Amino acid sequence: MASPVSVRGLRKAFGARTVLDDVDLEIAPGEFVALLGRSGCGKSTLLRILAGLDREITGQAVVSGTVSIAFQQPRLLPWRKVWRNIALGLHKPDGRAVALRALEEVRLPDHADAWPLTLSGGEAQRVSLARALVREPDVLLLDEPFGALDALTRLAMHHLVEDLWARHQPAVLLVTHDVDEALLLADRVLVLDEGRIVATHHVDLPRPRRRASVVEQRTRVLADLGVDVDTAA
Ligand SMILES: Nc1ncnc2c1ncn2[C@@H]1O[C@H](COP(=O)(O)OP(=O)(O)OP(=O)(O)O)[C@@H](O)[C@H]1O
Repeated sequence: MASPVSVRGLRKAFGARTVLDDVDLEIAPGEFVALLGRSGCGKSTLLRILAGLDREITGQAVVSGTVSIAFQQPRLLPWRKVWRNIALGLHKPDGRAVALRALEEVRLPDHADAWPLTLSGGEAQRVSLARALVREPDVLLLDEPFGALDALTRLAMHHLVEDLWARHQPAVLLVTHDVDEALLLADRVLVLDEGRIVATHHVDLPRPRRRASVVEQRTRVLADLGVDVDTAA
């Protein structure tokens, strides 16, 4: 089957500044890929290009099928109830029923008629995931979706995302700063540095993974990010 994400020789510049420089990336159907890199290295720029939000590029960035994206901020419309936020743009006669099913999947079955501003950060992010999933995306782009959450909520979200991914099997590209998050969730971890993919780590550990099981690989990924664990400790 063709790769749902196929990037070849991608280059992106803002004025004189090159932000992505000759990026190649193939993501297989149902594959979970995490993208790590220092602040400003071009991660969100790559995601925005894949989402079709930025088309001024050189090279090739082809995404096949349906694409959904979720951001660090849930970006819910405050004047629409939760279920309407999820059903927005679906153009299905049974939009409410579809939204309710999605809310059950993200374990918020009782929040269909809530207003977004009454939700906690974690709940709002789960609504955002439900909104992304009702489109049954072939490609799910996640731009630091757990970055603004507290540590406990983040753990719960990891389980939820892994569960949803296993059930729906979209190809996933997750942008994160959290090395453990990347190693716990992804089949493959990429390190982006100054607009280039400088390292690739295949994570062959069985699922569900535990934090203890990723320790060894964490050291190697951190080294690619320029962090010496011994000195940092
Ligand atoms: N619209 C824009 N115009 C000009 N420069 C931009 C624009 N968008 C992003 N940049 C620049 O491109 C570089 C990469 O930004 P990007 O948001 O992709 O980084 P990032 O790796 O996602 O960073 P972070 O981890 O902090 O979110 C940054 O230097 C940023 O200032």
